Amino acid sequence: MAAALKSTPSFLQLKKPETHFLVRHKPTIVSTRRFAPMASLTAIRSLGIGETFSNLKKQGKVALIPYITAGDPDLKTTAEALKVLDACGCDIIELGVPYSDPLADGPVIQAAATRSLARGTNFEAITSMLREVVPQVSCPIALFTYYNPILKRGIEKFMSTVKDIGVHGLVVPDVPLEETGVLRKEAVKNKLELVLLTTPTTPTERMKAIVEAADGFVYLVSSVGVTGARASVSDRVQTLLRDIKESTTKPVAVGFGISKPEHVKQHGVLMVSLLVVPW
Ligand SMILES: O=P(O)(O)OC[C@@H](O)[C@@H](O)c1c[nH]c2ccccc12
Repeated sequence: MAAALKSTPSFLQLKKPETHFLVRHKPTIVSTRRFAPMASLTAIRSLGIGETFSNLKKQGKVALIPYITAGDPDLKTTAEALKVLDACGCDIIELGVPYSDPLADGPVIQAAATRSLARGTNFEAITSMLREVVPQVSCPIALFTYYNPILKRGIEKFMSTVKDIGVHGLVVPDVPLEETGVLRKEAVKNKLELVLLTTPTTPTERMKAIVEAADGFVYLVSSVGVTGARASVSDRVQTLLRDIKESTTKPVAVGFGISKPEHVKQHGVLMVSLLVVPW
């Protein structure tokens, strides 16, 4: 991970420590940074996730990777939010598929998923939205989903659908390493980068196997527990990062509770959750 930090985009405003960053832009920006002027809205497959990290590393920058839940408050706003995040300088966007039993999520993302599902958001509607929006954004999108929605559709069908809409990668937090083989096979077939997660309680040998199998980047979960802002991020992250770095040259991003600039200064890595507030 590169040492220098990208400046925090001005649209990220910290509200309260226990809440998430808010997007306060009127969501109408459609411009892109890396493909201007845009000739047409036909699908331009932007750089992949791993490639994006390599580019940033060359520039001495770290990646800003926001997470938002699809369909909260509605898919129209999600579509606009994706364009705004892209235009404002995010490097990769993690888009969450709402799920009824989000076991790794804390109250904020749980509530976002509940609101989204209550509005009738489903996978088909998310894919239709993405089909239209992905060609308009230049940064890669990693789709975050629990394993069950993938199994429900069938791994092969799910992967080919996701690839067809131009998504670049997948984050599946509840798939155990032992079961990633089949997912990975289909992901590779569809040129999708399967990000794998390691946590503070992962034994070293297992961490090494996870790191070895991970694609795009290695997701280091900063702390035990569920997602959500915390006052501080554990000092153990430094040691965990060092251990991972000793095992791989793959990019590493830290997530869970990264909600303040100090967290980033502390660890030089950045994955944040955003709550999208409609204008
Ligand atoms: O504490 P936060 O900032 O909400 O961090 C998780 C978030 O960035 C995203 O990666 C995420 C949302 N839900 C998850 C569940 C498991 C792992 C990761 C996630």
